[in-house]
Amino acid sequence: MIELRGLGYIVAESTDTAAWRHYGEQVLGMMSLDAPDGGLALKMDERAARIHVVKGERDGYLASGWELAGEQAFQAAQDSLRQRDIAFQLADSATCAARHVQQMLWVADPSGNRHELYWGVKTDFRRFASPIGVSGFVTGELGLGHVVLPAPDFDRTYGFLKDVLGFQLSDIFRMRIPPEFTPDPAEPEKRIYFLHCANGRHHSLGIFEMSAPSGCIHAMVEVESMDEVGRALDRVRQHGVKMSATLGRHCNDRMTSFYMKTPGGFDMEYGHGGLVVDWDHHSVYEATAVSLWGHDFSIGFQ
Ligand SMILES: Cc1ccc(O)c(O)c1CC[C@@H]1C(=O)CC[C@]2(C)C(=O)CC[C@@H]12
Ligand SMILES: [Fe+2]
Repeated sequence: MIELRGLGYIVAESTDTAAWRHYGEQVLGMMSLDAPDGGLALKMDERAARIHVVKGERDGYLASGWELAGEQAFQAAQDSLRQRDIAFQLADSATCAARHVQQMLWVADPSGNRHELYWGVKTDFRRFASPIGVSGFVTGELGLGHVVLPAPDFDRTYGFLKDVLGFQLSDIFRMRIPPEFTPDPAEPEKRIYFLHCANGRHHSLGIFEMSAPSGCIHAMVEVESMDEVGRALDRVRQHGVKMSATLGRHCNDRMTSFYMKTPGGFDMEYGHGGLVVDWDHHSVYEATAVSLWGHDFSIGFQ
C-alpha cells in the first residue's frame, strides 16, 4: 500500500516564464528563483521550490508532486505498482535534480493526470522572505495546499487514486452546471470528490468530473492571516488579474478564499483558515452547498 504524506510541489508548463515570475512575486507574494533550461521555481517556505515552472510548448499544468516518507516507501510504491501491472516511469537524474529530490517516478491516472511520487527533497532551508511582504504560507506537514484535477473518466480515476495511490475520501459534492454555462441543457450532474493523504489538510486533491484544457481546475495556497487574503485581493485589482470567484468560505474545509486566473490558464485559490482534520474522528459526508457565504463563480464567466 502506498502512503502519500502530502502535496509537495506542483509543476506548470509555460511559454512565458516571465509572466509566471511577475505573477508569482507580485500577486502571490512568493520568491522566484531561476531553474535549469529557462525554467523558474517559486518558493513559499523553507523549501527551495514549491511551484516549478518549466519551459514548454504550451501554457498549462504538468504534474502534481506527492511526497513519500523515504527510500523504503519509494521502493514499496514501485513494488506495489509493478504488482498491479501499472506502467510508471522512473525520472532521470536531470529531472530529479530539477525537482530537488533524490528519486521520483511518475504515473498517469485514468484521466491522464500526471502524478509524481518522490522521496528525499533537497532544500537549503533559506528562510522565506516575500518580495512584497507576505508574512508566510501554511505548509509544513500539511503540504503546499491542494489541487483539483479534471477527471472525465471519473469512476476509474477515483478507483486508481483510492486503491493504487492510497488517497482517502474526505467528502463528496455534486453539482449541475448552471444552464447559462453549458451548451447541453440535459447536462448530467458532475461529481467532485475531495481526497486526503496522510496529513490533516481536509483535501490535498480534488477530482472534478469534467475535462480541462489546461490540465488543472485549480491549485490552492493558504496564507497565515485573513489580512494576507485581503492584501492579495488588493494586488489582484492593482495588477488587473482576472478573478474566477469572489471571496467566500467553503463548507467542507472552512477555508476563506477567492479564486483567480494564473498564467497557466488554470485557477489559483488563495485562502486562509482551513480546517486541520483529525481523521480518527471524521466521517465522510456529502455537502450540498459549496460555501457558507460568498464564492460567486459566475464572475469567472463574465
Ligand atoms: C466546493 C469546494 C470545496 C472546497 C474547495 O477547496 C473548493 O475549491 C471547492 C470548489 C470546487 C469547484 C471548482 O474548483 C471549480 C468551479 C466549481 C465547480 C463551481 O462552479 C462550484 C464549485 C467549484
Ligand atoms: Fe479548492
